[in-house]
Amino acid sequence: MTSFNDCKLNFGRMYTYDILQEIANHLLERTQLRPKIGIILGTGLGSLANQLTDADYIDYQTIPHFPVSTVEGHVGRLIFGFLKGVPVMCMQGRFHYYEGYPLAKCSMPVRVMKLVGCTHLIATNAAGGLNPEYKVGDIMLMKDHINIMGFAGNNPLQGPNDSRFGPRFPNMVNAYDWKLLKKAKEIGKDIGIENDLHEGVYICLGGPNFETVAELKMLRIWGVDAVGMSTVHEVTTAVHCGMTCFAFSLITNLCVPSYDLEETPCHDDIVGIGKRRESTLTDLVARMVKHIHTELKQ
Ligand SMILES: O=P(O)(O)O[C@H]1O[C@H](CO)[C@@H](O)[C@H]1O
Ligand code: HPA
Repeated sequence: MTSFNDCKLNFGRMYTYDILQEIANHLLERTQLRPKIGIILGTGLGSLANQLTDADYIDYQTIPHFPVSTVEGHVGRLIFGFLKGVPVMCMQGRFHYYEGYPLAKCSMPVRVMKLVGCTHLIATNAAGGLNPEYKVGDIMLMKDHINIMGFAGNNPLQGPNDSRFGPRFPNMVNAYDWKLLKKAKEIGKDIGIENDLHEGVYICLGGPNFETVAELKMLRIWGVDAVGMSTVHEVTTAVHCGMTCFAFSLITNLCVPSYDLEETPCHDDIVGIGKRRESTLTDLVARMVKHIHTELKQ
């Protein structure tokens, strides 16, 4: 009988270098653009893609070997286009573990980005603010993460290692590029959001349920500032294949470790906060993209 673990590893093995190269070649035939920056848009943040110009839209279901997005707030297409004049490759919709996809499948598009030629990843997400100083609508620049699923033996890099992507034992100490983090803080000041901007630690839980009070209390002790269900496996995969990463969370709800709450997190509200903060987030991402583009030219 096949065990759950066998299944998981087989999914990991399914995306061999050759298969991923086939996906990348397919995409390169469908667009003239050759972006260096890949962007993943989180829940409710997909409208940032509306700012892309001269874009090629590629639905996930038309890409060989690609899964489909099943979560509301995740459109499910790749967009190659220009963000304020800079070519980017944008995932309008990501894959989550709770959708039933193994982590290697969730983060597979990051390797495709790499094979398409991207050197940088910008990952965004909606997250619950656990740090008591955070407000709904704030932005937390990710300075680090806790890979709790990895602790429990569930990691997108599990299975045979293909050294064409990266080493067997990658280092995660500087997973989030500190120079980009510094730049984002400067941009935050320039666009007048410094009071809504934090840097902190994100944790990805398996979901799809939101957390219990006891879990939130535990996460606070661990030094977690924001709680979500994505990004960590994407960044782990990106760092493994040598990409430079920048990521942030939009704080869409507060994670208050109390049983006496009037409001509890709800997906519709989370999507709504993303829409409300669209212009600020677009501005931040566009300026980061411009900065990376300028750096790459030097
Ligand atoms: O991480 P993203 O995709 O932004 O989405 C976050 O929002 C959803 C919960 O409302 C979960 O999928 C969580 O991970
Ligand atoms: N918990 C987990 N994931 C989330 C949350 C949350 O409170 N908000 C948005 N994604």
